[in-house]
Amino acid sequence: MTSQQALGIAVVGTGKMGADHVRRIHQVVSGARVTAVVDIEAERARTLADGIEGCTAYTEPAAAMAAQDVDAVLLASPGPAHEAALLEALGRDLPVLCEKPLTPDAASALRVLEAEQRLGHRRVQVGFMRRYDAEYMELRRLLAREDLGRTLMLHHRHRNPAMPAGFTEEMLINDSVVHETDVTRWLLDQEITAVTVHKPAATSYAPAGMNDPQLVLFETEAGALVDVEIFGHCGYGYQVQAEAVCERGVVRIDGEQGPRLTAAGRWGGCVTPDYLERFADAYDREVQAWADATRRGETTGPTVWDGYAAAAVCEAGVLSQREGRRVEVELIERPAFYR
Ligand SMILES: NC(=O)C1=CN([C@@H]2O[C@H](COP(=O)(O)OP(=O)(O)OC[C@H]3O[C@@H](n4cnc5c(N)ncnc54)[C@H](O)[C@@H]3O)[C@@H](O)[C@H]2O)C=CC1
Ligand SMILES: O=C1[C@@H](O)[C@H](O)[C@@H](O)[C@H](O)[C@H]1O
Repeated sequence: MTSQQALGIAVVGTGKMGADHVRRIHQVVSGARVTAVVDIEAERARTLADGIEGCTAYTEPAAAMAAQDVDAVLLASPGPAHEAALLEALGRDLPVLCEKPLTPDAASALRVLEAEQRLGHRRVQVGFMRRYDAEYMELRRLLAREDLGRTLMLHHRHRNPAMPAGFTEEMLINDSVVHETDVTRWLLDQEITAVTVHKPAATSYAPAGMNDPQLVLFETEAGALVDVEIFGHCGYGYQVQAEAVCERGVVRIDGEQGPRLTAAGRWGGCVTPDYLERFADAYDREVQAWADATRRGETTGPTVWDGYAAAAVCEAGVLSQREGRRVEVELIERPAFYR
């Protein structure tokens, strides 16, 4: 690829998120095009490729990564499939935007961390897209202001209308709360040191075996307490909110920028139905930033260290969820490579 040419991207996994990223790269992002789509469901990939000029469908990630017209990889297969594809891409020195979670557990995340360090330069950006959301960026800017003082507590609320088939109780932590894990570390610039999961009375609308909602408590290295309400089947829409309690003020974000209608004796607005609508701008900004950095020969954004730290916190969370006790987070010492 020359600096004039569009970046050729292979999108691996063409389900809900992958198909939306294909549309985004095709219609929104500049300087990039989709040259390959990969899915173990051959028909799904072929149908998508048929609608894009110069796009080839594959069923094997390695075959797409070997293609001449593939310069970079956007990984949107399920979390447990990420490690193999990441190791393949790193083996070929290809830049990757990897949807969250990096991997679902700490041991596999560590193997990716080691592979990138062996390569000697960063190649992976993790898809923690809330870092590209206008409200979260403003919240972070405000928390860095000296007049608000230290942040003492964070309250997060994360509500989904329903979860897809196959979504497990563990995934409430390592697929959903992984977002709060990352934004907490990013907003406070601190590691999370312990996790306790509490289970209130469960909604009757969740599948059997899933205690939903849950309340997750993080402790951080500077002593902040952070609570996360994760509700997978709230029924009414998609809501992500955060409130930071600082020494000299409180900052709240709620994603409710839409119009408020007052009429006929009622007032109110709309709740977004899904994350694709709530975080549309953040996904656009994230993928554009990745494409731009990749064309400059750089890797920016959330690192494999961020992905590993989030996986370690989630692993502690899943253990707390199972055993009903506080679990300390075990992290290796941060390598100089990621400082
Ligand atoms: N950043 C965000 O807000 C969101 C991120 N995600 C993440 O995106 C990823 C994909 O999630 P969804 O699109 O919801 O899942 P999905 O189940 O809708 O799609 C996954 C696709 O990957 C394919 N696939 C499975 N194993 C594969 C493999 N080894 N190689 C190639 N293709 C494979 C499946 O056939 C399916 O078409 C996950 O990592 C998920 O956590 C999902 C939703 C929102
Ligand atoms: O990443 C996402 C999904 O995979 C996850 O299942 C949802 O809970 C999150 O809100 C969404 O952003």
